[in-house]
Amino acid sequence: MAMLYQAVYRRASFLWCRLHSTYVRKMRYLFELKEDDGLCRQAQNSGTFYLFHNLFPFLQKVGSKHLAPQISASELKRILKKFKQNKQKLEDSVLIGCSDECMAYFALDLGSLEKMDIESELKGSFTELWKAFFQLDGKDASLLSLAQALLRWHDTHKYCSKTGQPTQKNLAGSKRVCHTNGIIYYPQMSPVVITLVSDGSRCLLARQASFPQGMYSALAGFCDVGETLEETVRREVAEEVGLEVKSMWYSASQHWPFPNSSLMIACHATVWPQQNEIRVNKLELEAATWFSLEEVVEALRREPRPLKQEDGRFSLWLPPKWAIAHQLIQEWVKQQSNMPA
Ligand SMILES: NC(=O)c1ccc[n+]([C@@H]2O[C@H](COP(=O)([O-])OP(=O)(O)OC[C@H]3O[C@@H](n4cnc5c(N)ncnc54)[C@H](O)[C@@H]3O)[C@@H](O)[C@H]2O)c1
Ligand SMILES: [Mg+2]
Repeated sequence: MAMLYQAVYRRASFLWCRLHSTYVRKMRYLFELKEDDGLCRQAQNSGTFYLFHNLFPFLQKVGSKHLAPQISASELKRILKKFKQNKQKLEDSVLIGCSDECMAYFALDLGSLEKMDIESELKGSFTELWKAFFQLDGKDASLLSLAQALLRWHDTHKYCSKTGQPTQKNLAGSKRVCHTNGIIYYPQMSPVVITLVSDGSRCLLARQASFPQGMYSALAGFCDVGETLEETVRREVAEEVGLEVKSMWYSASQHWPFPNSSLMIACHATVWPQQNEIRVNKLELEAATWFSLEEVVEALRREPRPLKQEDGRFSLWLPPKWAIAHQLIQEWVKQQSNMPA
């Protein structure tokens, strides 16, 4: 009876899907995969996989670019067999999206296998995500960000924090359950505000000592418990560069995999031009400086990598195109260019 019901349900879903837009169809399909382990198991057997090794994504280098190859389920089963792994391992994967044709994408960490063996079998390498970020295109970067964040969350939430008992993931990996007391754990994200401060004619960019040489970005900071986004913007700007925000407005948001899983909420802010003297908090930042429109426009044209000048200093360069910091900077340039002289 249950099988008949499932077959009827799938047929109805299929017909329903054909009547709706690609986007709606994809979202409904992903929802079903998260809710229905049986359907998700089927999808795992016909979907494609992004591979990781201890959270390093598998990448192939084509020229100066890095690509994240999608490995078919049949190819993955062949590899697992070759390395004497049970094909059940597919079920350790997490769902990260699907194509327009509703072919599911999964991510799987093969950390239990010998890294170099897989690399030579698949002709590529497991690379630290942040190192590859500047060479990946936006679609690969956002899929790998989501995949790494989800895999990391599962790896660190194997036990219930109340009972200490093991938790079990659903097939799609959208939650974990402690079967002793029924507690459901969902993947977590920390809200972070990222703010591009302007004094009317210049914008404020900062760098942490851990950034690559010459790279500057907008100010970022985690939201504290109990804060509104507006309060976080005001506090972070005051804490990090000693300035008082005059006005602010929301721009956009983006998932970010570092340090764990963050929701970057991007805002523009202004400060009073008469009160724009920066006092850098050296515990948080290495440097923070006002940059003119010309300096920023020139930096946007540069390759996103360290470039040493004749005087030994590094030229200003900015986060990659698809990073929300880059988008804030582009917006500011556009606003400035539209301002009356
Ligand atoms: N996507 C982008 O364009 C972009 C640009 C800049 C920064 N970022 C990201 O923003 C994030 C936050 O920036 P930041 O480091 O300046 O933040 P921050 O100024 O709040 O300082 C970090 C410190 O905050 C504390 N903290 C509070 N809550 C935390 C939590 N939930 N997780 C981790 N640490 C917490 C820790 O002590 C940590 O050392 C970074 O992970 C960075 O990668 C993204
Ligand atoms: Mg900060």
